[in-house]
Amino acid sequence: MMKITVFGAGAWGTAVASHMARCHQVVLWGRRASDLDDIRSHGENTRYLKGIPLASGLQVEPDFELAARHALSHPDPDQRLWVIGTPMGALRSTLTQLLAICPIDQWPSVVWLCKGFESDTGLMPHQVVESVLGQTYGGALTGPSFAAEVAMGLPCALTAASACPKTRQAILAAAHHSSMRVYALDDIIGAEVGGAVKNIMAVATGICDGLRLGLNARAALITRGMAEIRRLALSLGAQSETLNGLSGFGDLILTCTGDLSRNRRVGLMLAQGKSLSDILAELGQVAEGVRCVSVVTQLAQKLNIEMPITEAVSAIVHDGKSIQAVLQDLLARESKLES
Ligand SMILES: NC(=O)C1=CN([C@@H]2O[C@H](COP(=O)(O)OP(=O)(O)OC[C@H]3O[C@@H](n4cnc5c(N)ncnc54)[C@H](OP(=O)(O)O)[C@@H]3O)[C@@H](O)[C@H]2O)C=CC1
Ligand SMILES: O=C(CO)COP(=O)(O)O
Repeated sequence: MMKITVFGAGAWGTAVASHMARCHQVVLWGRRASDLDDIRSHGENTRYLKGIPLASGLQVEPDFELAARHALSHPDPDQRLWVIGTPMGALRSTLTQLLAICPIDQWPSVVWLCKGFESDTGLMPHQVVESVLGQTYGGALTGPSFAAEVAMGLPCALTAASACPKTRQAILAAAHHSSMRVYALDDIIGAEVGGAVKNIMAVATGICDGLRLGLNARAALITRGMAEIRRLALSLGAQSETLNGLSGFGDLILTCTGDLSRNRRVGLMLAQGKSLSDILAELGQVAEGVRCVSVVTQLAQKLNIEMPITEAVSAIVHDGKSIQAVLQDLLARESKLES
């Protein structure tokens, strides 16, 4: 049995912690002690996963250092794992806190769950890790996975992406059981670009469906969205096959079409004419596509890559451009070779 600490008690951190606790000794840390009390006393995360009973063995710990030390206390270093389940914006600070507790040469395996690019730097998650730790480390667990379904124990398949075989093995040992299948992948760039940019496409598809533009339009958006993801990912060094997999097409399809997606719901509400601030307040949860669309737009311009759907979402979300004007611009684009 592994000893695992999960940092971040939102929907996804809680769901993954509960899943891993079916087979391992898991401690969940969150920054709100009241949420953890709730989990302890009701066996449920009433803020983020209401009505879903969590694994009975799941422990909670409000003290960050004590929580981190839980995983470190396993006598076998190969059975220790830290899972960073916070949003992208908290990845750097979480790593920095962990570094203050434990020198890097004593770290257990590490996996992060966030999807996005860092707002200030434009870095992918594995690059944030490199910049904090000064070396390549850990990996991502990513792919099509709505937290509520995972918490309920419904089947799903995910990707453990890392350049390090030992990290991939640790993620598999922690997560590949019960109704979750985990596939190993060595292409962290492809996995992270797919996971980040599909959120932007989900906002676009939500707008499209909210405006009732039809199923043809939705299929076109998802397919051309994939073309944008592919262009960006390949230019950043991804392997092409990764984009056909769970972290590419798999997550794109799920997030663009499933109403459990927060990013899709942002798009649906934008189509109703609501303001972004009202939407985010109503959502009460993170929508990473909204957070990273500016950075991805800038990256595409820097790399001279065409990403018209991404630019369109950025113009609506951050520049206040009208949806109708953006739609007209997209439809009026010159025809070109399909690629
Ligand atoms: N939900 C899902 O289905 C999936 C989500 N993901 C990814 O996982 C990441 C987390 O998403 P999710 O859990 O759903 O988000 P939620 O909005 O459900 O929860 C976010 C959690 O992170 C906490 N948090 C925010 N900032 C910090 C910080 N600085 N330090 C510590 N904790 C912090 C929040 O605390 P507080 O409540 O106090 O604000 C909250 O507990 C995102 O990158 C998302 O894209 C990936 C796959 C599936
Ligand atoms: O990443 C997810 C599913 O794989 C969750 O998507 P949302 O953040 O849009 O809810």
